Amino acid sequence: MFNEKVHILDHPLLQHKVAILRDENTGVKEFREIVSEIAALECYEATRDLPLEDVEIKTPIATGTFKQLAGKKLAIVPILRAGLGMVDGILDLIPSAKVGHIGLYRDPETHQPVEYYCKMPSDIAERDVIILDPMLATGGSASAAITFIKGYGCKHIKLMNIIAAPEGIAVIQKDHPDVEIYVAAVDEKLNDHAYIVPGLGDAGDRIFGTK
Ligand SMILES: O=P(O)(O)OC[C@H]1O[C@H](OP(=O)(O)OP(=O)(O)O)[C@H](O)[C@@H]1O
Ligand SMILES: O=c1cc[nH]c(=O)[nH]1
Ligand SMILES: [Mg+2]
Repeated sequence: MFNEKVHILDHPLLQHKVAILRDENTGVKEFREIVSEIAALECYEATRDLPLEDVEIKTPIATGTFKQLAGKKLAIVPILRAGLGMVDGILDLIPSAKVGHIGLYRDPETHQPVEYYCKMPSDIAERDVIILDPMLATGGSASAAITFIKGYGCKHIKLMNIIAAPEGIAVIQKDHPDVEIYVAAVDEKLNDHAYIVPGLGDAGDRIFGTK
């Protein structure tokens, strides 16, 4: 159904945690904590291709040649607001990553993304970028964010979501066939308000307690 750029991360820990997010009885504190944990687990897969280099290390027993990260420059870019919930989980694993921010909200009538904020690291063009947003619904917000970041000259961009609709994945594959997508669940469809069914509701509201 999807091409090799789409990575559906169905590890049991991820499935378990996503189910907790879906539950309408899950409160703000637990929701926020689990979004962060899921981001860290997804990060583990999304960084599988990071380059390594040889280093010589002396253990208490012997000297050997081992592998460490080659120091590739990374940036993560959460799409505000909901993407903010994924930042700490990634920084726990990659503390040296720089963080850019892009503010987009979906117009409730047209469902089109509206940009209201942007701040990127000054050397973003030299960095590999992972865009963060829990929800990929119509794909409009993520596609606009990718176009925007490509405008800075970024060549290697990945998109990390928690739940996607098939419609959103199709949009990214069409608009940005070079972008790898990492997602923990692909749901059935969108409803008339362009919400993911069954989904988890409005991720931003549930992370920040605004409803
Ligand atoms: O794929 P799309 O159809 O564009 O929908 C997904 C977008 O909608 C949500 O943001 P929202 O507009 O609710 O903003 P918020 O994060 O501030 O709540 C979500 O976090 C995505 O950014
Ligand atoms: O289901 C959806 C769709 C867009 N944004 C959300 O937060 N949830
Ligand atoms: Mg929202």
